[in-house]
Parts: sequence; structure tokens; C-alpha cells
Amino acid sequence: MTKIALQQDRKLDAIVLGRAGVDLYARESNTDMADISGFNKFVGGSAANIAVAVSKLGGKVGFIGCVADDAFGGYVKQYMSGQGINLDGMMTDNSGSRTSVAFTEMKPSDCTVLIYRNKASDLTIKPEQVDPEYIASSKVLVVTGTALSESPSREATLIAMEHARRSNTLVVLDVDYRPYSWRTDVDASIYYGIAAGLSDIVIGNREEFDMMETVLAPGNKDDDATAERFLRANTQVVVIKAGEFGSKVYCRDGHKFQQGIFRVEVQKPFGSGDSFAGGLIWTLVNGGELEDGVKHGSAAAAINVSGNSCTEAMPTKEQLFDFIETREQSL
Ligand SMILES: Nc1ncnc2c1ncn2[C@@H]1O[C@H](COP(=O)(O)OP(=O)(O)O)[C@@H](O)[C@H]1O
Ligand SMILES: O=C(O)C[C@@H](O)[C@H](O)C(=O)COP(=O)(O)O
Repeated sequence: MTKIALQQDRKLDAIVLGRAGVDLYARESNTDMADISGFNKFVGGSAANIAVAVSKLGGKVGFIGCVADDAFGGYVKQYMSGQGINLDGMMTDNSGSRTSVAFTEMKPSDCTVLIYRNKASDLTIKPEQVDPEYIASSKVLVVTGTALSESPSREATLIAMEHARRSNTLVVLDVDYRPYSWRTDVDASIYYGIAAGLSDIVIGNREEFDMMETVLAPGNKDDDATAERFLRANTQVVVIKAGEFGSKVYCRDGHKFQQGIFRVEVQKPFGSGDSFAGGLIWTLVNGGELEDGVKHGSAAAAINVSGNSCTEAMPTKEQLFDFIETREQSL
């Protein structure tokens, strides 16, 4: 079993950095975008989803991001603070940028997710808006990688990671790769490479590691070789997620293990990665073992994909443990 060393005397368990936006989910299931009659409104965005996941499980969570100075921005902030999330690091931009908005179908697979991110407010966050003392008040900083895709958010993200390293705040990188946010995979792999080197834990799926290996090992599909490549600099743990095939976890000391999934009736595929990260991080900040964290992440993800939203379908601690007790895991 593996324990991750964390500073315990911190006000917050985790600060999540990245986008918070509006998710509009199709009213009808198994219906094409063209035929959907309307959408239900929720708060989403990868970083907001992770923040809500940790908070619903009982964690003390903060957020670093930016929304527009408009009604959608106001809605996102109202929802997140209603969830008990500290928004001291949440900025509001009035330069004409827009809060990120996602429209989705509701299908178990081949599910269209359209994200409107032209002039996205979250990418306007500036390095001077990142407070080192805020980061030092948390056990963990979780970075969602889309924040690296553009300046000034890229510099804000990298300085946040530097501040975290200086204050012994554990750094988790959730790769969260959205190809359309980047000019080329080469650009993306360069910045993700820098960010991975500043991270204690790197979480991604195979496609995301493929992108990160664009320059160093193009064409590699071997998870063991990938893990070896990324277990360098500060990185102690690499998690390679594989959807319905579960996940593989690699530690710097050579220990590795796999986690299967909990089979459920899937309503929609999105939200799995964010709930997985939330379950894992919540376990670690509570002093749990890495193996239990990955199991909790896998269960939280299964619960989420069987629900009808991302944020609202994140489980509470009681729901998570009831689910684990009553379900079989398949390897
Ligand atoms: N259909 C599914 N049923 C149950 N669990 C799932 C399913 N899809 C994903 N998961 C769980 O969520 C985790 C993360 O999902 P994955 O799709 O790999 O992430 P991402 O969305 O970031 O690509 C998986 O490792 C698995 O534990
Ligand atoms: O990430 C977004 O901007 C929108 C999300 O809330 C969205 O619903 C989604 O796609 C989450 O997917 P995941 O990264 O697979 O968990």
C-alpha cells in the first residue's frame, strides 16, 4: 500500500485551478443534437467538476479561475459558493470575454459535446492574480491542463505550480487535454512536459499521454514505457486511465497496480475523468492509501456516468461507500 506525504496543517484540502462554466445537457436521452428540444442547465467545466467532487465528499475546497462579469459568471459563482467552495481565487473579467459553455447530447457512447470557448474568460487569468499565500493554505493544488493552452492563463498556471512547490503543497496535474485549444500537439507537449515536471501526480488517459509523448516518443503505446518516462523530476505517481478498462497506476519506487471498473448503466460518458480525480484526491487529503484513492475515484466515476449531469451527479461520502459495498468490481 502507498501513502502520499501531505502537509496536514492546512486550512483547505485542495485548490483546483482551471475552468468553471455552464453545462447544458440535452433534455432527451439518446437523441441527436439536431432533434433535442431543449437543455437543462448545470455548472460544469473540468476544474469546477473536480472541485465539486471533492467538496461533495466532504473536502474543504478552494478555486482559482475566472468567469465573465455577466449572468452566467454570476450563476457559476453562486452555485460553487453554495457548494461550500471557497472562491477567494476566482476572478471576474469584464474585458468582453465569455464564461465557457458546453452543450451535450445524453448518450452512453458516441456522445457529442460542443464546448463554446471563443474568448473564454478562464484563459484570461493572469499570473499577478495568483496569490502564493492562498496556495500555501492548501494541502493540494490540482491543475487542469487546458489552463496551459493560452497566455496569460498559461503563465498563471505555471506560477501557481511553482508557488505550490515552494510551499510544499502537493501538485496534481489532470491532463484534461482538449485538442482544439492548442495550435499543434507539439506546442501542447512542450507545455504539458513543463507542467508534468512540476507535478507530484500526473493523471491522464492514453490519448493524453500520446500527445505528451509527441516529441519524446512519437507512436509509443506502451503504458509501462510512458510511466517510466514521466516518473522523473518531482513526479511520484503516474495514473493512466482507460475508460471501461479501468486504470493503471505507477509509482516512483517501482510499485504498480491496476484498478478495474464498477459496471453501471451508462447515461453519458463525460464527467468520468473529473469524478475519478475528485475521488482520488479526496482520499489522499484524508490520509488514505493511493490504492483506496484509485478505487474511490473509479467508483465515483461509475456513479457519475450513470447520472444525468457532472456536478450534481458527484457522490457524497455516504453514497460512495454504499455504492462500493453493494457493487462488484470487474477487472
Ligand atoms: N463506462 C464506464 N463504467 C464505469 N466506470 C467508468 C466508465 N468509463 C470510465 N469509468 C471510470 O472512470 C475512469 C476515468 O475514465 P476515462 O474515460 O478513462 O477518463 P477521461 O474522461 O479523462 O478520458 C476510468 O478509469 C474508470 O474507472
Ligand atoms: O470540461 C468542460 O468544459 C465541460 C465539462 O463539464 C463536460 O461536461 C465534460 O466534458 C467533462 O468531461 P471529462 O473531462 O471527461 O470528465
